[in-house]
Amino acid sequence: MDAANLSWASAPLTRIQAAQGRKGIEETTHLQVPVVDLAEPDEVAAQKMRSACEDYGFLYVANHGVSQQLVDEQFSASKRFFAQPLKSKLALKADRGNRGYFPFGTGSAKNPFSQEDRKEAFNAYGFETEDLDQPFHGRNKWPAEEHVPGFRSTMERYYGAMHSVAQRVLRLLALALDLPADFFNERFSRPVANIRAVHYIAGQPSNADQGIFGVGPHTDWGALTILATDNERGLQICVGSTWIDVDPRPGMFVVNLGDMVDRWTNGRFRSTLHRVVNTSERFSTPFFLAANWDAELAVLPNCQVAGELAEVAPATTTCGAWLTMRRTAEYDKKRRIVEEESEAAPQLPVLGAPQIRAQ
Ligand SMILES: O=C(O)CCC(=O)C(=O)O
Ligand SMILES: [Fe+2]
Repeated sequence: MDAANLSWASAPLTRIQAAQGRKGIEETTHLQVPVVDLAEPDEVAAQKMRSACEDYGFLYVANHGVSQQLVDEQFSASKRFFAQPLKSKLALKADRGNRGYFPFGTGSAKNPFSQEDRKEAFNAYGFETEDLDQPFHGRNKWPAEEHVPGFRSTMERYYGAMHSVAQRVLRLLALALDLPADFFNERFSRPVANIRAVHYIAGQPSNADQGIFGVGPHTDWGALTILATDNERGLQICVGSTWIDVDPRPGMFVVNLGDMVDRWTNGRFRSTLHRVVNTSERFSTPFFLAANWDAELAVLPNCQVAGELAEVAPATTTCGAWLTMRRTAEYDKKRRIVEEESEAAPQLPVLGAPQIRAQ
């Protein structure tokens, strides 16, 4: 891994560090992220998508076509999964493939500036391979049907529904960037995509002052995330110098952009820092969509600024290399990154510098 790649890998951490050091960052406001109605004509929806992506990197989607019944069935399946004895869940413990069960308090914290995330989770991907050595590859780890009846089939149906919503969002994203509507089809033909059922455990509330979160401040690694939550609040996003609540809205999903879109658009469409500050038990299910493993992450031609090099990113890398780098940097080598950041401190922007883009 060369120096340019490393600096890109640590860029989100630098943003997090800046946010942590910024005075007034804990203040929250009741600004609302915009709603994009997916049933509106392409031009209307794409226009709204464009401003939401430029201003927030987060939006709600309404009229997404997924039945409330399927969303409810999915949450009920998720609750039945987590209600199993710990021993049964540990038999499915996730490994290098990032598939299966992530116990409470084990290495899920997404940045070195907060404690371990206060949650347990289950991951299943939309593709399986015999290759168990590559990160993110391998076979899903489903519980036996007799242990959690209907869990696998419900989650697979839900994955299918999320994948369809994602196709509509990708089409609007392309139009919002003045690109052909099918622009993203090829680079998402074999996506690295997964459902993640998350359980924020009762009796383990967050405490932002102590760096205790359901999920610590982070950006998502992929291209976009479609999030369903139960009725509990907790999700917050960092806009300018403020944390904004993104509360559940009946019949809608939250959609946010990940690092890949930020990269393709040279930061025009944002991968926004967010966190979960939960006060009680909470369930959520994000669907994470990254591009094909070998898709390139070079800045799109119409997002390059003449005479200007892309922010901190290398000229090109691939989706698989990026995911591997983020995983290595943030899960396995957390301490090394902290050391590198502090060694490099004199060259880093001062805390509070506009690493989190202002409104
Ligand atoms: O549970 C939530 O509301 C968001 C979770 C999240 O941001 C993540 O898992 O990346
Ligand atoms: Fe996230």
